[in-house]
Amino acid sequence: MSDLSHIRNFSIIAHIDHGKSTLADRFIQICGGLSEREMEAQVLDSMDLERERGITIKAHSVTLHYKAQDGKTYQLNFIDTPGHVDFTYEVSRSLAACEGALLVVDAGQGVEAQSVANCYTAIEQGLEVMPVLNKMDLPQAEPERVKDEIEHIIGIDAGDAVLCSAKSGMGVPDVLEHLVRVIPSPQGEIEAPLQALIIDSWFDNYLGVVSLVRVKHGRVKKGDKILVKSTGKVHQVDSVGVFTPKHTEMPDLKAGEVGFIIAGIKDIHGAPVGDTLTLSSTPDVDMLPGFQRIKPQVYAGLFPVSSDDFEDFREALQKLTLNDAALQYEPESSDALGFGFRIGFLGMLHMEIIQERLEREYDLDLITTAPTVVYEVLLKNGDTICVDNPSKLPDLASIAEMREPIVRANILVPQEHLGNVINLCIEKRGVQRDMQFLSSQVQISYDLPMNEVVLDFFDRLKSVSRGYASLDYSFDRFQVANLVKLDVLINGDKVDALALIVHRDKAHQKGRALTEKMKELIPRQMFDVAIQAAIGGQVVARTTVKALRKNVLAKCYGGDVTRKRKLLEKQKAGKKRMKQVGSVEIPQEAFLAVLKVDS
Ligand SMILES: Nc1nc2c(ncn2[C@@H]2O[C@H](COP(=O)(O)OP(=O)(O)OP(=O)(O)O)[C@@H](O)[C@H]2O)c(=O)[nH]1
Repeated sequence: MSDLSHIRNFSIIAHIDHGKSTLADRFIQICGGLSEREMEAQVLDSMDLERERGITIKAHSVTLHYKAQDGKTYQLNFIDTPGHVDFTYEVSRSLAACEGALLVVDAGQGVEAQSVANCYTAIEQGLEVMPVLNKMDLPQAEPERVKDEIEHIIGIDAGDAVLCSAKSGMGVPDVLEHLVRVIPSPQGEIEAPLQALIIDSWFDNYLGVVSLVRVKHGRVKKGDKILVKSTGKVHQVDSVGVFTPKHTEMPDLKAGEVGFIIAGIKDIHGAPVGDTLTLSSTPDVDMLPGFQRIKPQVYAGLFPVSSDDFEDFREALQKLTLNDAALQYEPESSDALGFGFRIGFLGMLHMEIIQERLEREYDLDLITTAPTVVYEVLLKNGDTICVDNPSKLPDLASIAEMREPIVRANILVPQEHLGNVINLCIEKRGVQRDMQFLSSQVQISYDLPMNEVVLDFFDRLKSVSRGYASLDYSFDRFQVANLVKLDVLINGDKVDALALIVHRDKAHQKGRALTEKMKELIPRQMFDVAIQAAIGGQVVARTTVKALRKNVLAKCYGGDVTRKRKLLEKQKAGKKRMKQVGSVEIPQEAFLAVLKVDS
């Protein structure tokens, strides 16, 4: 057996804002991975957007050397995990590279649903979970209550949870000492044939595809010929190394270690996440268990405001998928919006991030249609089809049955907000499955239609619980439901990009709320604009945007040209994200009006 007793591979499981990045930065500081100046920015969240939103998305790793009190120097490989529910799948793949996980809980807030779900994944994967209570410097810290919660909700012993403050540094050395004691070292044979798991792959403009791997057995070095098991392709290794967190080349990577491999692979599909690498001389090495394939949960149409931008848009999407295996798209054409793409996302946050990157990094002006989940439709001819676009729903006469996706949602909420949360779940057509009272929180589980959850449930949950409730959910099944298509007509013309699939019981109410909202969002034009909502041929709601009475330019008493120009420019800027549909200009917000109505 090779001696791997000095290696510790671990992840941190933490709810957003409980202090994972701050704690990781402290580890780097204690182990001397970076200079003071380099420490200034939180180093693990490397994308600008992530930093702005303060959330961690991409899994990265950091290798540190820690001299422990027993005199031994340990190699710590910390694999980062994202904190948001949209990116849960990335957590399980980070955990697959580890023997242990730190469960970091804000000692003032307590356990949150998402951490519970991630802890279960860690425990199922056989990891040692070590509780850490952070933010002990805050007066509202209640370590005993939070320990109690960890034991009751997650079911692990929290008796010797380490208390620390990542912010002040207090207790952080204890976390490292504890970690090397309780997290097991990896098992593996350095002399065996190479077997390495791809945890993540991303495209770097200078280096090409970089893959983060966990070497299970054997070793890999520059010049080796590696075989990607699933593609059967052989590539020559250009370099291997670790992140300290700086990109640092190493002579080799050995069993038990985590690091990067660069091997002249052109796109991320050539090094799929979850795949196994070996040497071309040992092609019979077994595949390691991979990961679940990532399936988009939400679909929306994205269309360039100016049709001249279509090719740029296509190129931008191609580039984005180089780095985001979860992003899926196909061309879509709409009568109202022209040519665009139907894009599948992991959730609303993923959608917002992609939209922002397209607009910011690729300078595109896009119109996004209302997001929708995927429905299963049984046709009268016996075929079952999946519908991810309401305007593509077949004629009602040919449909035998419609089925909607149902999620199982777990919610943790302090008792005083329980009533509000239950009311919200009922409003969202939820069916209660379980409820348990714990010392300070209540754990409830609901079956909810996915379309009610993905759009605004999380925000509503936060607002009815004053920010205290937390949520985790996952797809459970398709279930028959009484669904209808709600069409929106502008001045009598059906606008395909505005169609929605809704529950029949809510269709009237939704139609009314939607037309009211759109009336606020569609600017007044030179003529009356009628907005109607209809089911089949029947109009269920109607509003009118009254015509403008005055020309704006009338204000510019003839002579003042600069003022006139300014006004026109202002109008132009305001128009930027509008789309001409028939004779009416519709702003981006109106396409997303459904996200703004409470029903
Ligand atoms: N008072 C106090 N604040 C802390 C402590 N640790 C972190 N914070 C603050 O809590 C906020 C969130 O910390 P982060 O480290 O960014 O949280 P995170 O869990 O990494 O968040 P994600 O990257 O979104 O997953 C920041 O404003 C930190 O300064 C602590 O020990 N005490």
